[in-house]
Amino acid sequence: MGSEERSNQKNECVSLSLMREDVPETETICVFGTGDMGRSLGLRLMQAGYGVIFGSRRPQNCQILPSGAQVLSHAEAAQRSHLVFIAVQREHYEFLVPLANQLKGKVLVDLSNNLMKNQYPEANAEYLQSLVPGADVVKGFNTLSAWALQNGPSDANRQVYLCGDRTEAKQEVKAVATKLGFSGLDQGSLSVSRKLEDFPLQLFPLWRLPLRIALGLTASLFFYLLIREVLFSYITEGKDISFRIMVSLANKVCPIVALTMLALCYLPGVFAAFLQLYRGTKYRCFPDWLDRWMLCRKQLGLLSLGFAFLHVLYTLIIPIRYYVRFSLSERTVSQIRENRTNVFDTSLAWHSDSYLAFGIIGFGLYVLLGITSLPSVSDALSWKEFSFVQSKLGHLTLLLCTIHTYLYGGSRFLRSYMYKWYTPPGYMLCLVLPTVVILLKLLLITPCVDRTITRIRQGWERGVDQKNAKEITPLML
Ligand SMILES: NC(=O)C1=CN([C@@H]2O[C@H](COP(=O)(O)OP(=O)(O)OC[C@H]3O[C@@H](n4cnc5c(N)ncnc54)[C@H](OP(=O)(O)O)[C@@H]3O)[C@@H](O)[C@H]2O)C=CC1
Ligand SMILES: [Cu+2]
Repeated sequence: MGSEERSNQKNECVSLSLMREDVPETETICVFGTGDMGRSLGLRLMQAGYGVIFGSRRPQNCQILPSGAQVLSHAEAAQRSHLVFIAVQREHYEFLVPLANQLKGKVLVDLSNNLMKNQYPEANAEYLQSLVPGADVVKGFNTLSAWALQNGPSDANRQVYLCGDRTEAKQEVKAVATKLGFSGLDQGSLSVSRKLEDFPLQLFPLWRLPLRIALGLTASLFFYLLIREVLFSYITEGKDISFRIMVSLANKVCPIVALTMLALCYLPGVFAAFLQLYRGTKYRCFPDWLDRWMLCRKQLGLLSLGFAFLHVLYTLIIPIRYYVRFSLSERTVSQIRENRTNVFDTSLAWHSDSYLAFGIIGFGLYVLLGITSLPSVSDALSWKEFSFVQSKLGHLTLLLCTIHTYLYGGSRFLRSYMYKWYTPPGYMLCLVLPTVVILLKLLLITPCVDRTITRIRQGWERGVDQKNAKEITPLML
């Protein structure tokens, strides 16, 4: 180590040198670029105990750097570390060409991202490698924001993806990531870097599938109900009831989509449990499609809550609708004219009130589920509390909303006029999936099945135990 470096290290603040006790003095890392990313990375590296040397175009003019860090020219800084983070936008990479000699044999970490896909013909990291062929380029850390780097890892961004052509170089970068509290995941050679660069450009990746499902269900149900209700009336009775599209039809589509999506939230969990039962172990990966489905359950649930909320709003405005007010007064007037009176039907009152009560309690629990899925709330819950709310209350919500729908339908399914053009009414369609999920879940919580699944989740494996049992029996004899 040169005398200049030693004297510089003396200047570093006491707290940093204390934190750096467990790190060998030689572990100095160079960061090119003193912008947002460079500064945040530098600060985090220093907090983790590394010495940081910034390489800048104007080393004299950098005032807002983390205290204790040195700033040198690029050429000087490059000579002081084996590892160089390039925190500079790709369009300026050409400044590295004259530094090719100093960077020979070094590991260069490319942090860069682009503004859009296919912005450049080749990936930034590959471009960097072509400019400095004597160095080993590793792509990584680009999925983190400067803010995330400064504040350290959270559950959402604990993983840092890396790729590069030389294993030793990747291991070096991975070790730094580990020290910063992240876990580095090797994704392969440098040719994967375009994929890593595209990653932060994805908008709401976990919302895509649930949004597609919601849109698909809404569109197909809308047309189904349009044909069944509006078109049927028009063609068979010559009646134009197209005004119903605005509220009546919407208030049929919303609850159907809501209940179907709520069932879709709990279906993958049931599939997973049956798969584990069938395989007799929890140590085998789920198929890709099931993994992806499980990952977007929260989004499915929140979208479903949105549709349920719309259903509530549409239902609340029923009494102020012109059509409803008109029909009511019309009926009353004709009753008076014909001098007819209706007898109060207690069983009908019970039926209608229970249908509404199940809906209200179901919706209340639905909202509770939505609230507890917010990160700020779920962070305040223990794992046990969270799983109680999301699993037990979640299934109860599904059950209550399904009962609400069964009560809505009542005995109507027995009447032939409900099957217009031989098609079942919408409420019947939406009962299929929730009923299947509830029945399968009931099967899973029967004591004998539940016992097996609990054992599997505690690490018991069917084949392994049988083998052990065979080995143990003769010894015990
Ligand atoms: N900001 C963020 O949250 C994230 C940024 N990144 C990536 O990190 C890199 C840096 O981003 P960020 O810090 O935000 O960018 P900034 O624009 O804030 O800073 C870039 C730094 O590059 C240096 N620089 C600018 N022009 C040139 C040039 N012509 N030649 C040499 N060096 C130059 C400057 O440092 P100096 O004046 O000291 O030379 C400047 O401060 C980018 O590639 C970006 O894609 C990746 C993930 C997140
Ligand atoms: Cu309802």
